[in-house]
Amino acid sequence: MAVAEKPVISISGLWMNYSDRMVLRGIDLEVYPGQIIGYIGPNGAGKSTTVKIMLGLVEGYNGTVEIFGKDIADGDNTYKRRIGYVPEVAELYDSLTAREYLCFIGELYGMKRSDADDKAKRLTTLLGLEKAYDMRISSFSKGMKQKVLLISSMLHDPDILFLDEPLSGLDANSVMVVKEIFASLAARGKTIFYSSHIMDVVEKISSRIVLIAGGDIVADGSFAELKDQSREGSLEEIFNQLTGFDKYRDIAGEFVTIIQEGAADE
Ligand SMILES: Nc1ncnc2c1ncn2[C@@H]1O[C@H](COP(=O)(O)OP(=O)(O)OP(=O)(O)O)[C@@H](O)[C@H]1O
Repeated sequence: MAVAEKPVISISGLWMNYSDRMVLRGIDLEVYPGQIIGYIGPNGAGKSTTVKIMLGLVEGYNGTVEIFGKDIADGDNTYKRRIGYVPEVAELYDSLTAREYLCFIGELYGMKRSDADDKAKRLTTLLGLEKAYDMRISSFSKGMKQKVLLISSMLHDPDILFLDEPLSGLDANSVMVVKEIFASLAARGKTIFYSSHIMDVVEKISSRIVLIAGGDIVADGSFAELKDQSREGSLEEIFNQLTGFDKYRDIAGEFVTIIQEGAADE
């Protein structure tokens, strides 16, 4: 990392609570151009909350969040034109065709409709959706919808991409293509900030892994660095160790016992 390089994301002292529940307890994080950040943590740890704060979708936090060097609380929303987002739960307009949806999103990002259409058509073709381009999204499979979402997040060539489970529903071949796209974008100085629960993917594609638990960052580094620190072999094991989780066998055993209770009486 060049010394003079400025962070594209700078979070300091970020606290967030929902009524009586404190979710984030003073997160500090600087992210630099070209990094692929795997943002991981247990269910309910606050990953989506952190991302939604950066996107300006959640208010009421304490602390400072700067994107491209500007405090997002200043009210200047122009930074949103330079970011792309794939949410955890997709809100696709099912009654639109892929063409209509992608042109609509392109226009929201300030693109000319004809440019958005041309780019979207070529990108969908590359991901194997050429025949589906003029079909309604309601008829798409989960993986096809995910491809449309991925394209919609990148159509305007954003500088930061935020993604929640980006490879969800994709077949093995598409996973390889998308992983390669991320690596190539990062090599061009784009920043990828994504959440996933699939540890072997996070292990392979992240240049930096940030783990939150209990409202704070409990690990931050490359996979090799985390591995050295924890002496564990896989990211799954490091995750279990750092989140203090060693009861999976007990829980699974008890779960199966309960399932069998009624059946045993019959
Ligand atoms: N709008 C909301 N109102 C109240 N509580 C919320 C709201 N959104 C999130 N929370 C709570 O904040 C906590 C963090 O949620 P968040 O969705 O950020 O977790 P996450 O790390 O993304 O989880 P997951 O891995 O399950 O997607 C959870 O306890 C959740 O119930």
